[in-house]
Amino acid sequence: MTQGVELTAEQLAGVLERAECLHDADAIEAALNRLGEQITAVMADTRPLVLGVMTGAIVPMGRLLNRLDFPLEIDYIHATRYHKTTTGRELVWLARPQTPLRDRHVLIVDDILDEGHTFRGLIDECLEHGAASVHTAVLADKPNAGRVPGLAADFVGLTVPERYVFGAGMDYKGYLRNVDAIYAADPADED
Ligand SMILES: O=P(O)(O)OC[C@H]1O[C@H](OP(=O)(O)OP(=O)(O)O)[C@H](O)[C@@H]1O
Ligand SMILES: Nc1nc2[nH]cnc2c(=O)[nH]1
Repeated sequence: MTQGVELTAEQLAGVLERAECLHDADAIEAALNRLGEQITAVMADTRPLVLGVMTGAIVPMGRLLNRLDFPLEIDYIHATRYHKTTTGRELVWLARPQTPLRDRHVLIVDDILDEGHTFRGLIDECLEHGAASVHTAVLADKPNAGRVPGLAADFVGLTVPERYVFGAGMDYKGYLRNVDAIYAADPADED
């Protein structure tokens, strides 16, 4: 389960200071605008069920929902495989969606797509429960050789390199999700 990571405010300030800013607040705003337009074009007539993947989806999903001006429902899934660390392990389910999925058009929203095991598990779960269709949206896509074969998000805000990133919903060991930019951690801070 969740690893306890004790970090002081001074240590976190150091992580932020050493990190490299990849996408600033304006770039995130523009990416969310694009995502909103693209999702609207495809899903506006489907009365979708929008599922946020806790915890990282909180920030991008809230901001994205303001840009979706059509009927939709909101629910959440809590699944995690990083457990406040910087290395992915097995997918652990903490909460499944309570809204019936049968015949629903589902939009799964997350902060980042990395190796893709999280999305693979969530998409399969939605389809097993009878969803009519499943689309995926991420603020940040991190293409990498370890990606689950054939897996790609339908809607992508920004691309990030193969480094450990945080901000805009993404955590650094449980912290810094509330930073309004996307940073790559200094390699020395990755462990
Ligand atoms: O594509 P993958 O390699 O599966 O990784 C992507 C997942 O990793 C992060 O979640 P995490 O498990 O860290 O939980 P969190 O949402 O609480 O940060 C992120 O929010 C995605 O859900
Ligand atoms: N915060 C964060 N979570 C992730 N989950 C998968 N990759 C990442 C990453 O680079 N940063």
